Amino acid sequence: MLCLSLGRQQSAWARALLQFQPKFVGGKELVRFIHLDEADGTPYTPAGIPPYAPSLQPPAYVVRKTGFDLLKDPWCNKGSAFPRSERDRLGVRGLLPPRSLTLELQAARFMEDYYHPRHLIPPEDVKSGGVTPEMARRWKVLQELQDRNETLFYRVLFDHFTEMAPIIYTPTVGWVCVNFHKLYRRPRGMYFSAEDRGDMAAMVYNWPQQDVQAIVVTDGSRILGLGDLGINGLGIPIGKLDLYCAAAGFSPSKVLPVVIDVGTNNAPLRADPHYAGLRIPRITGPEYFAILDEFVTAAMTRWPNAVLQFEDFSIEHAVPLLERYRKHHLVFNDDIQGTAATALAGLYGALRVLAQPASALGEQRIVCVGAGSAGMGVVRMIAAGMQKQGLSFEAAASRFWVLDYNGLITASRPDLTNFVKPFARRDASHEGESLLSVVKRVKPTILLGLAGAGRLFTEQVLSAMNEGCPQQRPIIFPMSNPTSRMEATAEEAMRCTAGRAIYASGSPQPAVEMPDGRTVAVSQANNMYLFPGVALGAFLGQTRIITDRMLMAAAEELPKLVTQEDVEKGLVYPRLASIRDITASVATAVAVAAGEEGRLRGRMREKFALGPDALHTFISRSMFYPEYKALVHLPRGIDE
Ligand SMILES: O=C([O-])CC(=O)C(=O)O
Ligand SMILES: [Mg+2]
Repeated sequence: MLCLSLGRQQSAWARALLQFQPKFVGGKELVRFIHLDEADGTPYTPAGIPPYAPSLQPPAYVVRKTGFDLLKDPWCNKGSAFPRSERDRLGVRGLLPPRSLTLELQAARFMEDYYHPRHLIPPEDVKSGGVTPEMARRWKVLQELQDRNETLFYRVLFDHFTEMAPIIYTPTVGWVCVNFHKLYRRPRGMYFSAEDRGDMAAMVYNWPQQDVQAIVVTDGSRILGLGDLGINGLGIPIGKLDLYCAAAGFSPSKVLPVVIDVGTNNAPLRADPHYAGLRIPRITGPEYFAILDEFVTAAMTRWPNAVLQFEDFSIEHAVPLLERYRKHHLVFNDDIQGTAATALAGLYGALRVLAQPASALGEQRIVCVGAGSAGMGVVRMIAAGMQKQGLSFEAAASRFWVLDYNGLITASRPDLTNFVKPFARRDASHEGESLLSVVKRVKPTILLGLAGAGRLFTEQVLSAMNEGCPQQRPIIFPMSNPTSRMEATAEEAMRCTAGRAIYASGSPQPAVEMPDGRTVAVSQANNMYLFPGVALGAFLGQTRIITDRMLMAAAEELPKLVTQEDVEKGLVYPRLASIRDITASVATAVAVAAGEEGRLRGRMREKFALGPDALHTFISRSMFYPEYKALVHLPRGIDE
């Protein structure tokens, strides 16, 4: 109701009226008085003490729950609208996105979804055949299931892994991250922001689980090939940990997805009223490292046995962070190390398809487009593989041509980091050369795409690859994710190479029907083949750190798991349907390598002494399988 009162006399009258009329009911304003000056009708604020308007509704509710229990109770839950003071009072700090939204914003977001269900809005990826509205709808259905019954969710995922991996993980997870601030429904995982400095050691205790075995953390700075998505990037750790549970048999109650909020340089996202991360440009420099140090110390103090996976950090932080922690903690960077080991495994698989020995790796000419964390990690790992085949580091480095958005990288560049420098070409006259020109000149046998910049492998580039490899089938791995960012689709690669390419892409692609009626098989070169097994082997073995040798063992194990029948079809990775067996074998190889380095502890050390089979059996039997267990209620006072 709106009351207009004209003149000073009426103001007094209006105040008197308020004594009898509650002004607010349930926090909603019922009556609003606007006072207008008698002479000119302009609004003014009446002098004096504002009226007292007792509400018939209580101003507060008493709750007995705290933490997650409170957030799961629909009666007291406020979602992302809990104010800061309440988050501290009720033990939910860190369980919600950092910025407090309002009920009005939440209502507006709901109405948007009510009229235009998000899954019906064509995702950005749809044109490239990546994420369709139907995939987005299925993600939503699975998400709702995960929120109400994790055992059933994992059983379904377990039984339909090949079909559902692209829904809960790449590429659909890319669409989820882009829209995370609009899709946000229930709390999952933890948020640590720049404003939490000094409090993180306490905040970790808001997480309800004492036994956390695996943590995946991102700062959202380079989400797949989609760039800076701020706290929306939390979708990636969630998807990765879904795979930890489905593929590696970690228990869903013992994994923790985390996002670190140090701001975002994505200006449109920052300005979006629904975005619930800090609305500041990214913090960098010493302050950034201080925030990360505080988080790592807090997490490793409460959960000293957990394996910590770094995911989708942009290169300027990914490399120094890995170097900072890898000598002290059970950590690895999936993009630098997981993707790299996966790529090397795929190349060994491709050599099997070509009926060449592993030693032929050192004879390849490799063009890699993308010099970020994934690109340089891959290049370094393949070079390490070549060294194992007997090449010197210099000889191995000379087999690579690395390009970034400025073209071919040569030693003449003034700003080369130590990570890139050894792979810069010596000949400055080729500085900045285009991809097409490099491919025509160098005639590479292997073309890798890790730039996250879309279809860089044009028809001309693909045709030049084909022409440059008359003797052996060209190996083409467009590894960027999601589908919209991959360098070439399978169809494009096969069309331009007359079906000769040995093709593997980061995001899934269908087999290709050739005009002559042949069907050419393609593979998926995604780190999901390796990170679950690396984490499982390292966690069960409590190896304290994750070494290059352990990662190399994982890369060498994977191609052995491709059946001869699949090799003959041109596949370079094993079938996803057997992901649990793959993970168990990778974890065993990791554990054997750790055992040889004297790093295994506990039961795994005993099993190592008995041989790889005993290790494999122990690892397989340690995996969580989704089935209902008897539930026991412990009354207060009885210890577990
Ligand atoms: O998440 C994936 O599908 C693979 C990956 O780590 C990336 O692209 O950053
Ligand atoms: Mg990644």
